Amino acid sequence: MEHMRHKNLPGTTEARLLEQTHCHVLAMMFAGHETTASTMLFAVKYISENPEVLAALQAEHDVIRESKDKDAVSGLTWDDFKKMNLTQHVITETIRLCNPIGLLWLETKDDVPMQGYVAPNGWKVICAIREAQHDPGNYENPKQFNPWHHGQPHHSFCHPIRRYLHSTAQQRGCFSTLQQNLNPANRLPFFGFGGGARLCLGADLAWLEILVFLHQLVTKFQWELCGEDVESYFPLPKLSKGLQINVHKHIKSDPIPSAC
Ligand code: HEM
Repeated sequence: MEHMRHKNLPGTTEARLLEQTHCHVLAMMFAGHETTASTMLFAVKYISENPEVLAALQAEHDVIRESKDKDAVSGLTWDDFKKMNLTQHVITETIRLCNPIGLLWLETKDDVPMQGYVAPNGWKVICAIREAQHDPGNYENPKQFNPWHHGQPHHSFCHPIRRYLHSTAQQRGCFSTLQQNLNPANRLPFFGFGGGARLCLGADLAWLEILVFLHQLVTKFQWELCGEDVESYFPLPKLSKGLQINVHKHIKSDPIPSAC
């Protein structure tokens, strides 16, 4: 804003600057907060509705918890995150099912062949990521929450846009390091954080926040759903009653410090 003020560009008024400031604050609240919060909300919903996933998650996190020296003040470490394989699939699957962002606005930097057509270099392309992630050609039972299908190797880079985004992102050195390290195969067509030069700036932060949240949730608490929600998707995935749950302290819960 200061830059714009100093430049004194035509049309730069105090009212315009204030409006721009509001716009950026709202954008950061949406990009940095709502997206992650909405993913956490739906992760709790899906886990609650799938007891076999909850049991497997608890087993994964119990191993991490039990590996900690109970007297030492040691929080979660990078090595612990690398052991959270199923948890990562849960996050990917949650975002696949209810992506907070519906569309990506892209410009091709090459001719991109796609299902018998070519999107020529320089074209503006809108990528409807929710639809791509719900395509039965890519996902068997696409409406079903199934974190395990992200662990299957046979889908490797099968989607042309995914391949394109991946290669441009790698060329520019901006592919999400956390997801790459922890989920090196990146097997299914998944556009949750976009890709290429505009890959979500907060992807790794969001990923870590959700991993820590799920770790704390499944190791320290038990809960049950109380009430039925109706899902809606405009402008963000929402639940009509905000997912009401009864929460109790987990019988096994003990001190892993919440800081990590
Ligand atoms: C689960 C959480 C999140 C999801 C699903 C998500 C998803 C996305 C998507 C799909 C894009 C568009 C990428 C593209 O155009 O290729 C994006 C962009 C962006 N995100 Fe996120 N995001 C999340 C969390 C965050 C957080 C925590 C922050 C900041 C702290 C953040 C900041 C941004 C910014 C600044 C951009 C614009 C990047 C650019 O245009 O260069 N996001 N995000």
